[in-house]
Amino acid sequence: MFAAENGLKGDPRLQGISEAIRVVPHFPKPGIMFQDITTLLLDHKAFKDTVDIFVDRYRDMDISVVAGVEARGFMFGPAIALAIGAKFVPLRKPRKLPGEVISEAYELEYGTDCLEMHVGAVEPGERAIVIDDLVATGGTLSAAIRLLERSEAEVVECACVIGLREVKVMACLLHCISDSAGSMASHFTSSWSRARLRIAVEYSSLSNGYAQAQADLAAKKDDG
Ligand SMILES: O=P(O)(O)OC[C@H]1O[C@H](OP(=O)(O)OP(=O)(O)O)[C@H](O)[C@@H]1O
Ligand SMILES: Nc1ncnc2[nH]cnc12
Repeated sequence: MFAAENGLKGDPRLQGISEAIRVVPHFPKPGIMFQDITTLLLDHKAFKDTVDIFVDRYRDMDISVVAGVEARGFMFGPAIALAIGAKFVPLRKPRKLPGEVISEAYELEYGTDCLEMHVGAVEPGERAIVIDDLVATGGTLSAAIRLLERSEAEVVECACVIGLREVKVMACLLHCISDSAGSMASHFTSSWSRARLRIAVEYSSLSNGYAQAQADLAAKKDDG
């Protein structure tokens, strides 16, 4: 599921990628350690290494659809799609796509949202991957999977640059309530999620301030 378990352990590219991701504490609200991939995009080597890791993985897997999640999946998905000879399908936030769409709502670490996909963008039987910058609770990826599966595509794998540690916790927690959790959670409680979630960097912030930010937050709570 994580880098150490999906063949990337020891990959010399990972440290540079991890170091290029900035952590912004308390954005967009207190307690959120925001993983900012815009600094990764400024670093040509780290950006290319990130794309290459996924291209290496998917180039010979007969993938014809790379579905990217708005907004940050759009920054990695097209480069991967071009390199592996697949089409890019944008999964967009509500009311952005002009044609007929199907929609899926989901919950976020901070709020709720909805993803939409154009009807006809994907043909039944196509093999797809979903790309995003980060997985936290897995709600966004679950909505993306549901959109593709409603169009009868086969979702081979989801790929993210960053996996927050919470995703492991969520998988464990949701496993206990999977019968009542509904479809949003079900993909991330199943063996599917463990086998088919590829993450380059487990938690980018180990080297760039997460511990300090957590300590700041704890101190603030003690004061207040
Ligand atoms: O695993 P989850 O808990 O679902 O969270 C992950 C999602 O959250 C972020 O996007 P966000 O919804 O903040 O949208 P944005 O990229 O448009 O800012 C991130 O880019 C993922 O898409
Ligand atoms: N901590 C985080 N950083 C960046 N994007 C996110 N999306 C959900 N949680 C996030």
